[in-house]
Amino acid sequence: MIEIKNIKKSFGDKIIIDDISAVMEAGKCNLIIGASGSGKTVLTKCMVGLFHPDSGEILYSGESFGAMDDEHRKMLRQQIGMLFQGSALFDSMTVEQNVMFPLEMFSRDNYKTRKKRVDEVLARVELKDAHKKFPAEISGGMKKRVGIARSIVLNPKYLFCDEPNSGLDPQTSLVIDKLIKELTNEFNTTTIVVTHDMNSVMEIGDHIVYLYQGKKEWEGSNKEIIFSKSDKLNKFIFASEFLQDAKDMRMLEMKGKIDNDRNMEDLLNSPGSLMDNLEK
Ligand SMILES: Nc1ncnc2c1ncn2[C@@H]1O[C@H](COP(=O)(O)OP(=O)(O)OP(=O)(O)O)[C@@H](O)[C@H]1O
Repeated sequence: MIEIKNIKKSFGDKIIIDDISAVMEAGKCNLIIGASGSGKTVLTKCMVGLFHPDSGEILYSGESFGAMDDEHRKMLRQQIGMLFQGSALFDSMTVEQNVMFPLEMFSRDNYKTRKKRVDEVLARVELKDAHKKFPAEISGGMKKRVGIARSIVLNPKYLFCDEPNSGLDPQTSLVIDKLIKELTNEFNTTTIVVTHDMNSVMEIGDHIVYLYQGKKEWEGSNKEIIFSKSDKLNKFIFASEFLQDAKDMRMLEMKGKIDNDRNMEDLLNSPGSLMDNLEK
């Protein structure tokens, strides 16, 4: 679990992150969403130590990132996997060499063990036959899978994914989302996904933090998001008439699910908002 506590960050006199607190839960896909310029990347960079917040704390499993000594911080960094926008593969290396790279940097295992681990993760992302190919020879979706394989090869406790669906068609995006979700559940990873993609929000958003102009405007799950009373959030997620129609359909579908799902009892019993919204 990662706790973000009262993080503030300014550049010059411009406040970019304005007192944000939130929790990124273990074994869950935690999504950070918001319009362009709302501060998603800056907040994420504060979380992984690429920016120093002006105030506030980031706690990894209860330990303050800012207060760690260098050795401890180095160890933590090895538990963080990163899937970069555009996959960021090394063009001159084969798929296998790309995935091997973090092991060569950080692992003391011999070549045979490293190779076995590379084979394992490539099989896990369903790329058994791509070892010797170069990035230029594979599709965008495959590159993403290689990026995912590389980000999980060290078995990270925390996985950061920056716009994992950028540049992918909707069907491939779904496959990638499903893979991220499965890996998160399988290894109890604390996964953080920065995204604009509303499909991802609905498909994998176990926990969603919505930023608006550097502040946290809303936090909740994909089951709750369509019932949000935040006008700012509603404008963001239902930006078109088409999506508004989809929202209405989704609400009906949710109602069916809620009626059939005992786990949703709490939601049904919570102060009127759910039914109020369903009847609108
Ligand atoms: N190094 C920096 N120096 C000065 N300003 C910065 C720096 N990095 C980001 N900013 C500013 O912080 C604000 C938030 O940027 P950020 O990249 O976090 O937005 P974002 O929500 O990730 O947007 P996008 O969805 O377009 O990636 C922007 O106004 C940006 O110009």
